[in-house]
Order: sequence, then C-alpha cells, then structure tokens
Amino acid sequence: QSKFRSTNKLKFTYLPVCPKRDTISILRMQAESPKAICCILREDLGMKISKVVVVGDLYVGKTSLINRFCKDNFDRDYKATIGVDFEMERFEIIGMPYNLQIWDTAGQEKFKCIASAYYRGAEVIITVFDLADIQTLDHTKQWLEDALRENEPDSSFIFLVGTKKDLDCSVPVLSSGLLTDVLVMLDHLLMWENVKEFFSRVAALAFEQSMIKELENTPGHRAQIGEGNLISKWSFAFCMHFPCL
Ligand SMILES: Nc1nc2c(ncn2[C@@H]2O[C@H](COP(=O)(O)OP(=O)(O)OP(=O)(O)O)[C@@H](O)[C@H]2O)c(=O)[nH]1
Repeated sequence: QSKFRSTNKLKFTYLPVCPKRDTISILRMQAESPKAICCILREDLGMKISKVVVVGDLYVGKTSLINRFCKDNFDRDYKATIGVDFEMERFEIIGMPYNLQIWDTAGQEKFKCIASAYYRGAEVIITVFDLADIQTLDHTKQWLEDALRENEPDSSFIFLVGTKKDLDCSVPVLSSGLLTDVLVMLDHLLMWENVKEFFSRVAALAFEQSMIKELENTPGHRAQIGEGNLISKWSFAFCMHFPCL
C-alpha cells in the first residue's frame, strides 16, 4: 500500500488474455519509469535475468496466465500450485539476450510461508485476482504488501491482473468501490488485449530496471539524469521489439 501511495505515476492497464473469447482481462498498475535516466549502454552486459513474482489468492488463475504466455495453452482442470513453480522465458532486447524468470506462487494459505521466501529480489510483482470473485480483489492489497515487504522500496514494478472475464458472473470491477479505491491512486488507465504484449511490456520494464541497476552499481559508469540521445535510441529500440509500446 505504501508503494501505491508513494508512487505518483502509476499506470493502469486492462488486457484480455484467454483463448476462445476475450476471456481474461488484465488490469495493470505500473509505476512509470522511476526516474528519467539516460544510461550509457554497454556492449559487454552478457545474459541478464529478471525475476517476476506472481501472487494472489488460490484459484484466481496465476498458473493459467503464466501458461498462456509461456506455453500458449489453457487447461480447464485445476491443479493447485504446491509452494512455488517457475518458468524461464527468453527475450532479445536491443540485440541482447534477456531472460524473465517467472515465479508462480501458491495461493493456498498453507503454502504461504514457502512461497513468500521467493518474493525477494522481484523486479516485477504481478498481483492476480478473479473478476468473478470480488473478494480476491480485496485481498490483492495484502498480497502486494507481503511481496513489497521482501523487496527494497521502489525496486519493483507492480501489475494488477484480473482474470476470468469470460465468466458471466464477472463483477464490474471497473466501477466497483474496491477498484475505485485503487484507481484514485493512479494517473493513467490503459487497456491491453493481449497476454504476450503484456509480458513483453513486463520484460521491457524489467530489462530497463536491470540496466539502470547495473549502471548504478558499476564504478566508472555514470547514470545521467534528464533527456538525452541515448534514452531516445533506447526507447526506439524497445518499440522495434515490442510493438505494444
Ligand atoms: N473460465 C476461465 N477459467 C479460468 C481462467 N483462468 C483460469 N481459469 C481456471 O481457474 C482454475 C484455477 O486456475 P489456476 O491457474 O490453477 O489458479 P492459481 O491461481 O494458479 O491457483 P493456485 O495454484 O491454487 O494458487 C483452473 O480450473 C483454470 O482452468 C479464465 O480466464 N477463464
């Protein structure tokens, strides 16, 4: 919650994901690039990995969301995640190999201790709720607080994802009081219609974050504040790889 309050440039995105109809909607809250930083890109960065943690109540569809992206499949049978699971997805960004390590955590209370041990070091936190079960939206704040507690302040991008839009009983979350509580903290509302584009955006942001961190931690390399040629070039490169940007 403190993360929500302290970030004044949050974006909210609504995307659908599912196979037959526009079944899953994804609502995204995303802190804008934390600082306007122009980075000197280095050629010797090598392989980069960013950690994405997916949290939320049991049965909301975390595994399904990840499987839709990583395996392009959808399974109607429910198999509870035991503890944690993870997938590695490879990207290439501005010619550099880049991996997203996506951690699928169990929503069941009895596994929470195990799962929370994996929250640390998350560049991205994706909080999932079920559009057909308003309580799961209510619980997202707690999930987020738990995940943020294990990470440095302002070190993670946050996304909010609503699933199961295809179900007739889906609640009109956009007008629900609970979501309004969240929306008042946001500056932007965007909508997306594609899971791959969503994860591509996640990858782009995580990549950017890891570059910034790397530069900040490397002696002799300067992070420059403000507008500059390099940041323009960088943005363009992202557009080339991620049409959704
Ligand atoms: N109709 C519909 N069903 C969905 C959708 N997404 C997930 N499901 C179903 O919801 C059930 C739970 O999905 P999971 O992805 O296993 O849920 P989870 O959040 O990973 O659950 P835990 O591992 O227990 O935390 C499964 O039966 C899925 O098939 C969706 O968009 N539409």
